[in-house]
Amino acid sequence: MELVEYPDAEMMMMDLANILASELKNCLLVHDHASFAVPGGTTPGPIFDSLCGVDLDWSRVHVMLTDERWVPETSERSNTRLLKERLLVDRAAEAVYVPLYAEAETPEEKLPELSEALTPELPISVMLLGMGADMHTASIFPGADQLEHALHGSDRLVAMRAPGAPEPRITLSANVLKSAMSRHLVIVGAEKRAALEKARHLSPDEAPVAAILNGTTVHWAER
Ligand SMILES: O=C(O)[C@H](O)[C@@H](O)[C@H](O)[C@H](O)COP(=O)(O)O
Repeated sequence: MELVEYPDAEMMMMDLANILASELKNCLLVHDHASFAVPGGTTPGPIFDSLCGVDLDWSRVHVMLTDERWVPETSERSNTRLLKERLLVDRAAEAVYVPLYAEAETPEEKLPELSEALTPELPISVMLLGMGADMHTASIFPGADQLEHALHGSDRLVAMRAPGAPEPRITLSANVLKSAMSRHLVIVGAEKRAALEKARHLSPDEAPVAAILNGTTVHWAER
């Protein structure tokens, strides 16, 4: 794991947007398309705001979430909504969106079709992840009902419920996250930094983020 510390979060978000954009551009030099996976939650919005205006061939970028909360797009908690409002706008409106949500009561009902649609996107070219203070990443939560499956199974996509998550989740498995060609994790604040340090000494079963730290660049700013 490589840790990059920034003087402030605003600078970090702009730098990260540039890093991600140049990785996508490099990927497009040698491949037909680049797959780009990003988290939801409260942290990545400013990165999306910078990235969406970048001049690159967005029509060849396939954008997906690392995980989704099983709520309709009209919900404030929908990561799909965040993506559509903050990333898939401006120049990035040309990007191809690969959904991780479809209308249904439970994620299990849509798992086969959503998983199938991921086939041409793997391995992920460029990936950004977030992390919770409880050491979850994507929606691989400590104590989740499908934790073992998400960490050690061969499925690409896993539906799960966890004490720390108010609604059912769907998440890329650790297997898929680890196979991404380029991996970045973005965290803000002292609490998450302490959680990261703790996770480095724990097993993924206790600290799911530990599963992806090897080979990942972590970007951190205190505030
Ligand atoms: O849907 C989600 O919640 C995310 O994709 C999740 O993995 C997120 O990255 C972390 O929970 C951090 O969330 P914050 O950025 O809101 O702290």
